[in-house]
Amino acid sequence: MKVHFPIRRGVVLDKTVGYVYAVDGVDLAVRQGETYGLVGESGCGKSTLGRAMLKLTEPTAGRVVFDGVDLSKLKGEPLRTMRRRMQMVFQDPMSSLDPRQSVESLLVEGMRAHGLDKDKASTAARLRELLSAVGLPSTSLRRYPHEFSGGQRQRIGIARALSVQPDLIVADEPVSALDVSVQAQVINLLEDLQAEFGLTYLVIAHDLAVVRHISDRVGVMYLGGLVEEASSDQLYATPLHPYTKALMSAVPVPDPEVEDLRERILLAGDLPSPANPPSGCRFHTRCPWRQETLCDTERPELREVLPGHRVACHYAEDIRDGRIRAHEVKAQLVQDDWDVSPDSSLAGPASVTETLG
Ligand SMILES: Nc1ncnc2c1ncn2[C@@H]1O[C@H](COP(=O)(O)OP(=O)(O)OP(=O)(O)O)[C@@H](O)[C@H]1O
Repeated sequence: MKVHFPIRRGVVLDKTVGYVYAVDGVDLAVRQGETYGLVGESGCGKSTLGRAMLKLTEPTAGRVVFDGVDLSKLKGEPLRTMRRRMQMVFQDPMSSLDPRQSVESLLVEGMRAHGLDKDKASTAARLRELLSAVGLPSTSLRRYPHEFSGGQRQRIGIARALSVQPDLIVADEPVSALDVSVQAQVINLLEDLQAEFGLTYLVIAHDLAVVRHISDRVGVMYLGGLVEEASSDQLYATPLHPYTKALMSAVPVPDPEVEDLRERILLAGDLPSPANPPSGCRFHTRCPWRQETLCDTERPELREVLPGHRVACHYAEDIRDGRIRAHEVKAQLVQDDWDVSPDSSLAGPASVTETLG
């Protein structure tokens, strides 16, 4: 899958002067019934990939195969049916729900579009079912989005996605706009609904803790590419790609004794622009293990390094087995720039290159 957005200039934006390589060669499979977590820094292409999977964004190259059917070959009714089976839950329910529509109207809209509102009695029963499934009172139907709290609004967003009986839900940062106290409730709700309705999830999040909790498998994206993929347990226990290692090492551990002993890998510089990505391995400009020539000339394939564990690094085994050591760079620790937020998000250092051990 590739999604390149043209950068246009000129008085009527008629000249294409370059491209934003938002998704640049990602190959992944989400298995039926699982939760696949997609993580990475802001701007690495997670949302674009999720939208392209649902055909909300047209890919520049590549294809989406859902249940054995190539979506690019579908048109008309078969495409509408496929679309019904794949729904999205958005980050900010306030901006994804039309404030002028009542909850009833928001929920019926999708059902109507797909001919699922057969008669009044069964529609009313279905609405009651949906509200109960997401834990909202039946009195909610006549109310409007602004009358609800953030967590409740996200429940409406989830009910809306469920209203058309999907098989796959792409949840794009489903809890990051919510108070921490409410996040766990919504995550638990998503898990309960998965068990109840046999749903498959692709959950996009920058928060490693959320992804770890909810995912069976995790994919890590960096600058338009997938750099590592493994089962959640495996990835968190044994991250192999230098970028993933750095992300994991930035998550604070509650035990101060363990925290003191931990290796912290700090990355140099900011995320490069996806309009002008580095040559070779996209991560080489920030990688403490980079090696001459190969890393900056050849883009590594995502390859299976351990069973079910794919890594896009030329030197994954050498780094794992300690044959290549991280570059010793003069300590230049700027603590103020080290913005590891308590929610263990991917906020990173601004200008630090050092491996502390
Ligand atoms: N419609 C668009 N036109 C042009 N550029 C876009 C468009 N949508 C996204 N981009 C760019 O593509 C890159 C990837 O964006 P995307 O939103 O997919 O990243 P993300 O990892 O989901 O980040 P975030 O968590 O901040 O949403 C960014 O540089 C973004 O500015």
